[in-house]
Amino acid sequence: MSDMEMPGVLVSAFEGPHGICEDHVGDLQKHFNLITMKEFLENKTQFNRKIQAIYIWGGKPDINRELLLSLPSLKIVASAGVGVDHLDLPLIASFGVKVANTPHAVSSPTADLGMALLLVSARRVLEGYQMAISPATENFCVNWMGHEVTGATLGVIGMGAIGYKIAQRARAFEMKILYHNRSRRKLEEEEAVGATYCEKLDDLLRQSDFVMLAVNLTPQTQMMIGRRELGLMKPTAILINIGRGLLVDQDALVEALQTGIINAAALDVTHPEPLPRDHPLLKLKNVILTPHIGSATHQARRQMMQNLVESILASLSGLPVPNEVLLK
Ligand SMILES: O=CC(=O)O
Repeated sequence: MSDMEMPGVLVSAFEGPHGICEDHVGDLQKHFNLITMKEFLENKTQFNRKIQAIYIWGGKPDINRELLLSLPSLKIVASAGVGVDHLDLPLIASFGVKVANTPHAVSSPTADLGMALLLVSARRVLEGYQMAISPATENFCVNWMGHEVTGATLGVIGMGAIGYKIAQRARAFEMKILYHNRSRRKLEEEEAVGATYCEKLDDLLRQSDFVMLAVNLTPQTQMMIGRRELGLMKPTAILINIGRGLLVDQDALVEALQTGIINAAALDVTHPEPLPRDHPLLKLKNVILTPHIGSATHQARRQMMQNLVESILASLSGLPVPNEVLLK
């Protein structure tokens, strides 16, 4: 971090030596003078004029007015992943600062994970694993069953890039696909995956054997699945969430899972993350949890890093910024 000619990039990330993938550090340092949040907070005056970009790699950094006021050279906030619900976009834009994310890198691995959660929960793979390794072989049960995926109805909520890739994958499982989205996809796109548009969310909820949440978190989608919506789902249905924990009223979900309103849930995202260790979702047998790993593949993480570098370099050169997030 010695070359002060290079643009300063404030790294906001999870804990760790750099808080970012260690094998990305060398690549990033070819372009930038990396400044960790800890270094910045310990010596703001040394760094504040040098910082031209913020590189967000996980967590929910508070990019607030005070921070923005303290960084007069800031040009861009480059955030790994697709969701930008952790950023106050109008506030950042009011400082003339751009925002970029990495939607393309995450869509395939997140869709893969969605299908993995669907299959694992439908076929009760984790319970099967526990049975297989149980010391008590008398617990092996021939009449122990899951639900068939082939031919079942999948309701995809959110038909952006991730939702569409889920539909592509589900088609290979001969699933009947319904989707609900702010806007309807083109007819040829629907036909290519065999998806039927449900203008009313309630219709999708009533008909689906699996409901997959692949929608962005916005004020409009927050808590979109509450007690009423869970009540519309089939008692045999499985809810899969690969979007954001706050899409779902978690207390209502716990109740629905405990009382048989729905059959099971498979959640890559919760609120908060991680859940407190005594949270009821951790104790339910009909729940599968993963720790927000939709984009956690070597390939996606490398592509995310490269995309962020491209966006930062473009913004510093005054060029159009790839993957710029525009205010709606
Ligand atoms: O959660 C992951 C993402 O927003 O890409």
